[in-house]
Amino acid sequence: MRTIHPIEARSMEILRSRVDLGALPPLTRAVTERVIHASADLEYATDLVADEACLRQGLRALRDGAPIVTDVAMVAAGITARPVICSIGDPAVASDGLTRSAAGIRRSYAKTGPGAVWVVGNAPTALEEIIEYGVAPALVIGLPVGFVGAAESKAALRDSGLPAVSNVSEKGGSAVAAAALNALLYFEEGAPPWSPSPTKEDS
Ligand SMILES: C/C1=C2N=C(/C=C3N=C(/C(C)=C4\N[C@@](C)([C@@H]5N=C1[C@](C)(CCC(=O)O)[C@H]5CC(=O)O)[C@@](C)(CC(=O)O)[C@@H]4CCC(=O)O)[C@@](C)(CC(=O)O)[C@@H]\3CCC(=O)O)C(C)(C)[C@@H]/2CCC(=O)O
Repeated sequence: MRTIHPIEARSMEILRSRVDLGALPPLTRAVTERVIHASADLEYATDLVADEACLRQGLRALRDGAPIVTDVAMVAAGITARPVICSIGDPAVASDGLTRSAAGIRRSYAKTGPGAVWVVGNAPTALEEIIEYGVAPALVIGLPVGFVGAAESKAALRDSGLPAVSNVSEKGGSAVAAAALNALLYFEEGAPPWSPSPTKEDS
């Protein structure tokens, strides 16, 4: 069981006093709350596009040991509970006219094959590559940020029919994408997300 710092538990109390997501299904709620927690941005309550069945498929894959792949090292740095593959820094990543982020996707797929959970928090071109390269993902968390191509790449992800979490606006980012993945890694069946850890006084 994960130890929850009192500051994190307090953050959750504040979040829930500002926005009530109790009507959402459990995994959708856990992901949405954790994204809001990481960004202090309540607009994600309506901006995020998640599907409970897709999240359930992603959770099952993670629990079965599916590899986790990220577009950039910043997203990887935010995922501490499991090893992560990120190929952007591999010397063998040749650009071939692609961005390094997109080339890294091809390199990562060569390492993982199908069935991985892909997490994109920075590069729209990486998300486009995931859609077009045919990586057969268990889940794509597609939350790149920016004014050039971010919203469009997320719309393309939704149109692709791949199992996905995305958001509609230009917002996103490495911290937010890592948070969405962490929500799945931390999820406990039947436990309200962010229940404070028992203290010594409780035991
Ligand atoms: C267009 C790019 C954008 N990058 C943004 C924001 C941030 N990027 C940071 C860093 C350190 C990196 N960005 C690269 C991924 C680099 N960024 C790009 C590219 C030029 C193209 C990506 C795309 O359009 O799909 C991309 C270069 C590439 O060849 O892929 C990075 C690889 C650059 C590099 O160092 O070579 C590098 C990531 C390294 C790593 O993690 O391994 C920032 C930290 C820069 C900063 O603000 O100081 C920041 C991180 C934001 C975050 O939350 O992740 C944008 C604004 C997202 C922008 C994409 C869209 C746009 O509107 O321009």
